[in-house]
Amino acid sequence: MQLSITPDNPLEWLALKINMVPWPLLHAQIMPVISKAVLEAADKGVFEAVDHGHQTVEAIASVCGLQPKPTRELMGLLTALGYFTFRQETFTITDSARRWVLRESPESVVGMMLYNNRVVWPWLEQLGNYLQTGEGIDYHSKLNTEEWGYYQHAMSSATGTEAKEFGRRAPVPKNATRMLDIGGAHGQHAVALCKRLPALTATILDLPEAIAQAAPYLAKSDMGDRVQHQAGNALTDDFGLEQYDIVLMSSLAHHFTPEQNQAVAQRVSAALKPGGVYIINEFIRPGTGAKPELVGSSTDLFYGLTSAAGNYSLAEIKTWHRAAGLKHHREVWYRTLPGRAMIVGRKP
Ligand SMILES: C[S@@+](CC[C@H](N)C(=O)[O-])C[C@H]1O[C@@H](n2cnc3c(N)ncnc32)[C@H](O)[C@@H]1O
Repeated sequence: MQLSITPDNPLEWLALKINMVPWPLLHAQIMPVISKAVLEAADKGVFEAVDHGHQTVEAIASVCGLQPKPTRELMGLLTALGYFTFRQETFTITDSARRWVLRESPESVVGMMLYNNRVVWPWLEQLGNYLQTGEGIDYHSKLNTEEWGYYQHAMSSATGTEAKEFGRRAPVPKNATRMLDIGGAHGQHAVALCKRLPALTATILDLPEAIAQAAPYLAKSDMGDRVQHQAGNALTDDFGLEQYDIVLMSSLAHHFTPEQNQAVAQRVSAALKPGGVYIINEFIRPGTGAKPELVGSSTDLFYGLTSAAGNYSLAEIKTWHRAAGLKHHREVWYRTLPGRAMIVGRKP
C-alpha cells in the first residue's frame, strides 16, 4: 500500500507532474496535524457526539466540553478527511467512518486511537534519540496498570478485521484439536479458528499484566472453556512435547531479537505434534532492494523505536523455521491488511 496525493484539477495535476509542488510539506506540516486531530477527536468523543445528533459546532463543543472556535477548526479538517459531510451548518458522520470510529461499532478501532493518543504519542518524541542511540523503549517492561489497560484495549480493537480473515484463511490441519497462541492477548485469532474447527480448544499464553486487562475481551467471545488464558513468559516457558496441532505467534516476533525468536521456534517445534504448524503472523519488512511498501516499513521503524527489535523479512522468519526443523509450508498475505502475512512452518 502507498499513500499518494490526488490532484483536484488538471492544473494541480500538471504542477505535481513537473515537481512544482513542495510535496514533503505534506509530511512535515499536514500529516502530524491530521494524526493528532483524529486521535483527539476520538478521545474527546466527537464522533459519537455527531452520531447521537449533536451536529452543529456549538452542540458538538458543548457536549464534548470543548471551545467552539477550535471545534470549528477540528470539524473542518475532519470533514476534509472524509469523516463527516457538512450541509446547512450541520455535520453528519459518513457511513465509511461510522464503521471504524464509533465506540459501539463491532469493528471499532477507537481502542487503538485512545492508546496512541494517551500512551504512544509521547514515545514518538523519542524517535530522534532512537535514531542517534539505537536504543528502543522496550515498553513491555515500563507500562503501568492503566497503560496496560489502554494497550490491551488497543490490541483487541485493532484485531477484529484481521482475526476474521485469519479464521477463514489460516492453513491449519482440519482435524486440529489443540492450539497454543503465544502472546495471544484478547484471543481473537484462536476464537476465530475455534469457530471454524469444532474440535479445537486453545490456550492463550501471555504475560500476567496483559491477562489481567485482556480477560474481559476474551470473556466477550463466549467461548467458555474452549479458549483459556495461561499466564507465562514466551522467552522462558517450556511449551511441552508434541502437544499442539497449531501454534500461533502474532505480532510478538517484532518485540524479540532474532536469537530470541530462534529459541522460541525451537521450543515450539518440540511442542508441535507431527504434521502440526507454527504460524508467525507479522508485518513484513520489505527485503533490501525490494519494492518499497509503506505499512511494513513504517511499522518496522515504529517497533524499532518502541520495542527492542523491529519487523523481520520473510527470509529471516523462514530461517527460524528451518533451523528449528520445520518445513516451509505456506505464506499467506492478508487481503485486508497490506504488508502483513502468516508465515507457516510445518513439523514433518
Ligand atoms: C502486539 S501484542 C499482540 C496481541 C495479539 N497476538 C495480536 O496479534 O493482536 C503483543 C502481545 O504479546 C504479549 N507479550 C509481550 N512479551 C511477551 C512475553 N515475553 N511472553 C508472552 N507474551 C508476551 C503482550 O503482553 C501482548 O499481549
